[in-house]
Amino acid sequence: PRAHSYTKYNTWDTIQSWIASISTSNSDLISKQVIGNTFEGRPMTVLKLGKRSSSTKPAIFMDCGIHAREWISPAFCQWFVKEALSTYGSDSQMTSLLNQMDVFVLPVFNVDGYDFTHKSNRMWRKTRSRKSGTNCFGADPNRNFNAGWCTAGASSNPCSDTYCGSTPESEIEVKNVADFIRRNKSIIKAYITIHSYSQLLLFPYSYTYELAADHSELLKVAEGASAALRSLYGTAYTSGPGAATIYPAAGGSDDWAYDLGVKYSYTFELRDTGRYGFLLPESQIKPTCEETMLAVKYIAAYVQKNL
Ligand SMILES: NCCCCC[C@@H](C[SeH])C(=O)O
Ligand SMILES: [Zn+2]
Ligand SMILES: [Zn+2]
Repeated sequence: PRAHSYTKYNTWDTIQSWIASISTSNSDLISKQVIGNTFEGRPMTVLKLGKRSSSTKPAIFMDCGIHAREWISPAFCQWFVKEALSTYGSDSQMTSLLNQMDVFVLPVFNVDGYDFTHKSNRMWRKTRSRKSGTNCFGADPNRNFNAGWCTAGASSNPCSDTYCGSTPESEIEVKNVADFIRRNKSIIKAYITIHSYSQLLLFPYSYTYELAADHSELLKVAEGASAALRSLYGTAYTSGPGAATIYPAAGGSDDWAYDLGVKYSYTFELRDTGRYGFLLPESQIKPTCEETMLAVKYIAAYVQKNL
């Protein structure tokens, strides 16, 4: 596979090789676990970052690449892993975070779709599952979680880009992630899912306009994280509950995690606001990842303080 670069949109083969090498680079700080395979049989590998400990530590779960065409998202997860490993020991906050907590990172959630965008259709969004009765492929994994499933902002038409699937968790990729989070729900204190584009920091709910029980706290943290992000290059984010801030959208991973009991549940929509959209130039990977690190670290620090 082609050489890996943190400032390029790496192909799946290159990312897979990177996962293999980085996960064995520092056995005291990182390990990997395959949580299942995709529809087409590709492995879904979660990287566990954190000072190795015999006792169970509280954790944060972050996924990237749930939507295939949002290439800046997997780029950020790769950047996060590199930053965590390279600044542990020198950055006091990252050192404290990885000593006290674990961070589970799923660099590419929708692996089949991501590979498909490199090889066939750059604008593909969904999974690549096949079902009888239709010639259309895939379901929107961010409409397939069991949270107000298919009640708003989703379609029951298999050819729609927001097809909710035949049942909740019909997509094996969604089931693999939901099973992992359910298995670890007693230790997972925060859920962060990375998308693009629009420059938004969203939190529950999207399946209803009702405010979440923790609305004011979630908003406060989101505003602090957005301010931290803006402090670097002035990139302006809007924070708010999904339904009112972007659009109603049921079946989302953030709403599902929140209702499972993961209080700090956030969806990032990274750069930009439409000039390039999903086709964000590689020249913007570095600044986008640097500013997003500040927001994610802000959230992580808040979670840590409130353990
Ligand atoms: N759970 C829904 C959060 C708000 C919508 C996020 C966007 C990311 Se492309 C979407 O899934 O349409
Ligand atoms: Zn998305
Ligand atoms: Zn988006």
